[in-house]
Amino acid sequence: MINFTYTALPSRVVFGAGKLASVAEEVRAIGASRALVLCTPQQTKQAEQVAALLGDCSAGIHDGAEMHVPIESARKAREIARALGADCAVAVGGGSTIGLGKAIALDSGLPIIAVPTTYAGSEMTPVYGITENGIKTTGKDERVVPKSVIYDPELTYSLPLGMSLVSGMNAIAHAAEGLYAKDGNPVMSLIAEEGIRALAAGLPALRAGAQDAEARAQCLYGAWLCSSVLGHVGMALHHKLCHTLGGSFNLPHAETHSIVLPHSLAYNSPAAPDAMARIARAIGAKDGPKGLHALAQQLGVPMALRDLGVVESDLDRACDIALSNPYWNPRPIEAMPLRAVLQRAWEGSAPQP
Ligand SMILES: NC(=O)C1=CN([C@@H]2O[C@H](COP(=O)(O)OP(=O)(O)OC[C@H]3O[C@@H](n4cnc5c(N)ncnc54)[C@H](O)[C@@H]3O)[C@@H](O)[C@H]2O)C=CC1
Ligand SMILES: O=C(O)/C=C\C(=O)CC(=O)O
Repeated sequence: MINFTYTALPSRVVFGAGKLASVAEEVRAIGASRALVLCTPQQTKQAEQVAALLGDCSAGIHDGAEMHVPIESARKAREIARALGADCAVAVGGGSTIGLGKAIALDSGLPIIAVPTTYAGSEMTPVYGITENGIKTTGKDERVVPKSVIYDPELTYSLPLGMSLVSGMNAIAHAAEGLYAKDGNPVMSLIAEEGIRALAAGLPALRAGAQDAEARAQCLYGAWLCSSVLGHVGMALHHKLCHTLGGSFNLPHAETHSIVLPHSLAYNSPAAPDAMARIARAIGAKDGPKGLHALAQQLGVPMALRDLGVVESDLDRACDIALSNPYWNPRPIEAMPLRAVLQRAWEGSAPQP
């Protein structure tokens, strides 16, 4: 029986190679006139390019974005925005930089334009994360949703191939879990399936040629769709496991998603057959979790948590943390099968229900 409630988030998306050139137009389109450009120290060249395109609309560049948005970095950025008289921020980068923009927006209401340069997918969501005293708190607030998002595949050419591939798997994770979300709906399921399809086609093409314009466009298009799913419906076991592992053992975000995904989906497969069928169809495989495991192997990305430095004796603790305060999940989360999921993800063995 079809039965759902769907609230669409407001979004304005400008997509295409070379579309960064419209950044000043986007500033005006959201009713602003003076933008602070945010980036990490690694992306100052791209930020300078944005500032040059902004011309008179540029208030300056702040290259203080950091992983997991320490609260001090958010306070400092907000002060700089105020001192420079900025009436909006343009966040050029991945989830960390867009996260900094969101932290400023949450506190001050300063509108953000996002220019994503990875496939992580923060740009279409009301989710923010801020780290204080070593603890990352996440929440949802519509004030942090970027007012406009410019997806320009040309900005992703500089993302190293390995990071591109795991970032794409991170994006697929949002869509895959969206297909069995408690608050899922037919629109998001269509978007999720198309997002997985685009990335499952684009990532192998990217591996074959990291500067392939069509592959870069496919992957960024898929990332947009997957980000939209993340923004509209709730995530489950897979995201909980990745946040537990990432936060407790300081693991790299996208690699952790990429390794865990086939195993967490296999755990959920008996409880979510329709979602698994849609994932399988999107990637052209017989089985969703096994097909994603094969895709990761084909891409040559890390396959085992032990390759990220996790020691086997940490798995019991990871399991306990994941069991505490769990997210809603289509299959009840039980200790022994969950511990087996972690074991297989640690070894990099084949996924099993
Ligand atoms: N709030 C939300 O809805 C979401 C938040 N996130 C958060 O985002 C963070 C991860 O974001 P990611 O994008 O994976 O990594 P990231 O933003 O930390 O970037 C990783 C590194 O790659 C560099 N980089 C990014 N794009 C580049 C490019 N095109 N060329 C060269 N270097 C580039 C960055 O400057 C940085 O040094 C996590 O903290 C995660 O929790 C991720 C997804 C959704
Ligand atoms: O932790 C956050 O900042 C919020 C959401 C995500 O990171 C989503 C994800 O796990 O990719």
